[in-house]
Amino acid sequence: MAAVRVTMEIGSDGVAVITICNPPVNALAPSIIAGLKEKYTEAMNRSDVKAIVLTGDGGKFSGGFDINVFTEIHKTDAPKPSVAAIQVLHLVVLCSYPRSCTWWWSGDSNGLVAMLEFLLRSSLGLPELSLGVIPGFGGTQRLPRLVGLPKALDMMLQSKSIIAKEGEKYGLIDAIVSPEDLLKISRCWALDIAERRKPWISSLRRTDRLGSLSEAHEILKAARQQVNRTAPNMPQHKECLDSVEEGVNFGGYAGVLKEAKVFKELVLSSTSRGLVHVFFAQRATSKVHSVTDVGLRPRKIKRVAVIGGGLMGSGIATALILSNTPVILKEINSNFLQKGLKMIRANLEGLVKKGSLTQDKMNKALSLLKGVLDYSEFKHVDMVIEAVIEKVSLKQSIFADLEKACPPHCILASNTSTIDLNIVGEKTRSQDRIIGAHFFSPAHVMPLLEIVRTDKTSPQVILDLMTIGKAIRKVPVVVGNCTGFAVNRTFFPYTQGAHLLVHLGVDVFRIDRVVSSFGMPMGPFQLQDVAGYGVALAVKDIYDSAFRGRTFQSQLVELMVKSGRNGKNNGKGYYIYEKGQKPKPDPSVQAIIEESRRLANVVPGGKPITINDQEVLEMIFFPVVNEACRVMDEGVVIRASDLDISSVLGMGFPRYRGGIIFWADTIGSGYIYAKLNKWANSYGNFFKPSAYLEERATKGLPLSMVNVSGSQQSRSRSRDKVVSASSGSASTEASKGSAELEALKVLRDRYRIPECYGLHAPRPRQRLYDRFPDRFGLTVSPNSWRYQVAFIWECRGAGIDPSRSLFLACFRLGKGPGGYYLTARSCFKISSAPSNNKGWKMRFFFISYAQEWGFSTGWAIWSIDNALSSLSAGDIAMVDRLRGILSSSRVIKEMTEEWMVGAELSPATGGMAIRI
Ligand SMILES: C[C@H](O)CC(=O)SCCNC(=O)CCNC(=O)[C@H](O)C(C)(C)COP(=O)(O)OP(=O)(O)OC[C@H]1O[C@@H](n2cnc3c(N)ncnc32)[C@H](O)[C@@H]1OP(=O)(O)O
Repeated sequence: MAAVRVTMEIGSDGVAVITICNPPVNALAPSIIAGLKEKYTEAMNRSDVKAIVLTGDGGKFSGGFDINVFTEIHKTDAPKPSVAAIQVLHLVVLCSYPRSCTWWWSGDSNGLVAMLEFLLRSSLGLPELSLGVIPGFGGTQRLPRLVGLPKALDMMLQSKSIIAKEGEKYGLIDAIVSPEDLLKISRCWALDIAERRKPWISSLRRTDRLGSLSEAHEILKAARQQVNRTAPNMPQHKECLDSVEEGVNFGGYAGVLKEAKVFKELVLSSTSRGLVHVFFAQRATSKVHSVTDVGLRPRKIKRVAVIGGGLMGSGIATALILSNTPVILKEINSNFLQKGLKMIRANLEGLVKKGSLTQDKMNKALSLLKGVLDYSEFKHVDMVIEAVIEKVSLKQSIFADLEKACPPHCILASNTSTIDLNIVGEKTRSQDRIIGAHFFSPAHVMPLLEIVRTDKTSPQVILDLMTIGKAIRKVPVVVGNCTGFAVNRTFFPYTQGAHLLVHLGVDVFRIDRVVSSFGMPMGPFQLQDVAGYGVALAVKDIYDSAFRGRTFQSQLVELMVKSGRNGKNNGKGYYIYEKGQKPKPDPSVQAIIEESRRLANVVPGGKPITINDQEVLEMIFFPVVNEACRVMDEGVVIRASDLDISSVLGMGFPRYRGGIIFWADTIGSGYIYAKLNKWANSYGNFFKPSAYLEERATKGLPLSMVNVSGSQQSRSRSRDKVVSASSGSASTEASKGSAELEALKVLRDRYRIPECYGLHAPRPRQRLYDRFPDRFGLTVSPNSWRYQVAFIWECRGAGIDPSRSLFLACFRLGKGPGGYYLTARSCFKISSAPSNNKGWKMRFFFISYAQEWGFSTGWAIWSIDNALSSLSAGDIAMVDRLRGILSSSRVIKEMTEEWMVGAELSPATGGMAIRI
C-alpha cells in the first residue's frame, strides 16, 4: 500500500504540483493536512514557483476529511488539535492572499488562493450532514456563492453529490477534460491565472449568485420549514442553515467563523456519533472472513433468472435491469407473466416520473427483460433468484427443477424471508450453490440485501452474490440461516410488542405517534397496514413455533380481516387511506380492538396499564434489542454493527441513532436488562431477558461485545462457525486471543476509550515486550488487556477522565491499608522532580509507548500533562474515588484474584500494567 504522504514536484514551467496520497480515497487525515500546509509554505517561499496545482494520487482527488478523526473525537469527547489545526489552516489559507501563487484544482478557473476550496469543488458533493456535522473549510459559504442558494442548499441538506456535467452547468467546475489531459490543462490554466491572462475571483467574496437579501431570506425560510418537517431530530440541518444565513447577512468571512464554531459543537453530538458509526458499519459489511479475504475473485454474472413476477420478483427484476443485468422473468402462466412485466414497467415509470430515471434509460432497461413460461432458457443463466410465495413444498420442487435446468455453476438463490434454506434445498444435491437473497420490499428501492448462507454455501457463491448485490446498489449483509434470518428475526418482537401494549390498554395511534417521533418512518400499526395483513398472518405460526414461549399471540389481525379490512391494499386498516391524502386514524377500529382485548385477556387485574411515552418506546424496542442479543449469541451475524446497518437499511431504524445495538449501548445493558426483567415478572415471558443480555448486564459490558467468555461460545448454536470464520484457522488459544481482542476493540469503540492497551494492535505491545523484556514483569496476555480496558472503563464510569485513567493504568497500583489501591506515587515522582532521572525515563517511556500505538507525541505529552495537572496537586479525592472503585468493582475484584496469583511488575518502570 502506498504510504500516506504529500509530495510536491516543481516543473520547469514554474508550476508546483502538490499531490496528496492516502489510499484508498485520499482522505484528508491530519498528517495530510499538515503535509499540505508544509508544501504550501515551501512553495510560497520559493521564487521559482509561479503557480500551484493540487491533485490526488491514484486517479482520485479526495473523499474529504478523514472520518476516522471523527471517531477518535467521539471516543475522547474532545475535539483533537487536528480539527483546530484545520480551521487554522483554513483561515491561514483564506487570509494569506498569495501574491504570485495560484491554487488551482481540476478545472476551476476561479480557484485561486484557498486550496481547500478546490477540495470542496472537485469532490462535487458536501456529504457532511450525513455524518452529523456541517461542511467545514468554508463549504457552507463557498458553495452558495458558486452555484446559487437553492442548489447549494439542496446539495448540502440532502448530502447529494452531483456529476461533473451538472457541476459544470451550475458553475462548480469550469471545464471537463479527459483524465489524461487533466494535469496538463490544469498547469496551463493555473499559469494563465497567475500571469493574469484569466481572472481570479475569490468565491468567498462573490455575491452575484446569492440574489437579493430578501430573496435569500425567502429561500432560507422555505428550507427551514422543510427541515423542521423532514429532519426534526437532527441539529446539523438547522445549524447549516444558520451558518449560511450568517454569511448571507454579514459576509462570507463571518459565515466561516460561525461555521467553524458550529462544526466543533456538532462533531460531539450524539447524532454525529450515530451517523459516523453507521458510515463505518456499512463499509464493514464488505469484509467477510473466509470469503473476501481468501483471494477469490467474483465471477461475472451475465444473466439472471427471476422466478415469480409478484411484488418481490418484479422489484428484484427491476433492480437488476436498472443496473444493466439481463433478466429472464419466469411465471407459471401468461396472465401472471403479463402482470409481472407490467409491474416492472410501472416501477420504472415511477422512477421516470420522480425524475430519477430518464426515458432512454428506462427503455434500455426494458430491453434487457424477457418473460418466459418454462425453464428452456435457464441453461444460459448464471444465477436464479426464486421469489414465489412462502410455501415449503413449492420452493422445494422449484429448486429440484432448477438443479436440472441450470448449468452446474449457476447460483440458486431464494428470496424467502423466513424458511430455513436447508429445507428449501433439501431435495437437491446442490447445497453448496444454495443461498438466500433476501430483498426488502419494494426491492428496487430498499437498499438492504440480506445474504443468507447455510453451513454448506460455498464462499465463491457468497462472494458472487455480494458482488451482484453491490452492482445493483444494495448493501449486502451476510448472515446465518435461521427463522427470519437476522432482520425479520430481530424485529419480530417490534410488531408483537406493539400488539401486546395495545392489549394491555395502550392506544394504537398513540403507539404509532411515539414510535414515529422516535424517528421510525411510521409506527408499527401503519407499517402493518402498508405491508398488508397477509404477511402478518403468514408468519404468525412460523414465529410461534420457532420462538416458542416468547411470542405474543392475539386475534387482532384476524378480527381486522373479518371486518373487511386489509390495510392500505383496500384503503381500510387501522387507518383510512384515500388517494392523495395522508392516512387518517380510523376511530371505528376501537370496537375491534376491544373485542381482541377481551379475547386475549392479558391485563393484570383487568385494569389497563398507565405508562408514559418513554415506557411505550422502551416496551416496544427493548424486546427487539433482546432478540438482537439472541441473534448475536447464535452467530447469525458476524458482528454487532451488521445488525446496526441492517436495522437502519431494512427497518428504517433512525440512522442518526446508529442502529439498534449502538442505540441500546447508549442506554446501557444494565438498564435494559432491569426493565425487561421487571416487565417479564408482570407481563410474561415475551419480555424475559436473554442469557446474552443478562451476561452483559451483570458484567457491565456493552451489548456490541459479541465474544465475552468461553461459556458464551459454547452456548452458541451456530456461532462457532462464525467465530472461527472471523478468527481464521488459528489454534484454539490464538483464536481465543483474537476473540478477546475483538471484544476489546468493541469495548474501546463503545466506550470511546482510545487509550486502551492492545486495542490498537497486539503487535506493537508485543514488539515493545520483545524490545524491553526487562520492563515487563508479566506475560502479555489478552486478559491483561481486557482488565486494563475494564479498569479504564470503570474509571470512566466514575466520571474520571479517560486520559487520566490511562495514565494511572500505566503506572503502578500499590498496596495500602485495607487492600490494594492505586497510588499516584509514580506520577508525583514525575511531577515533583521532572528532572529526576527516573521521572524523565518514565515520561519518555510513556511517550514512546504512545507512539508505538500510533498516537502522536503531542498527544502523549498532552495526556501526561493532563494527568499531572490533576495529580500533582495531590488530588486525594480522586485517589479515594479510585480506591472506592477498586474495592467495590466486581471486575476489579476479579482482576485482583487473577493478578495476585501470577503477575509481578518490573520495579524498574513503575509498572507497565495495573498491579493490584
Ligand atoms: C471539514 C469537512 O467539511 C468535513 C468533511 O470533509 S466530512 C467527510 C466528508 N467525506 C465523506 O463523507 C465522504 C465519504 N466517502 C464516500 O462517500 C465514499 O467513500 C467515496 C465516494 C469517497 C468513495 O466511494 P467508494 O469508492 O465506493 O469507496 P468506499 O467503499 O465508500 O470507501 C473505501 C474505503 O475508504 C474509506 N473512506 C471513504 N471515505 C473516507 C473518509 N472521508 N475518511 C476515511 N475513510 C474513508 C472507507 O471507510 C472504506 O474503507 P475500508 O475499505 O477500510 O472499508
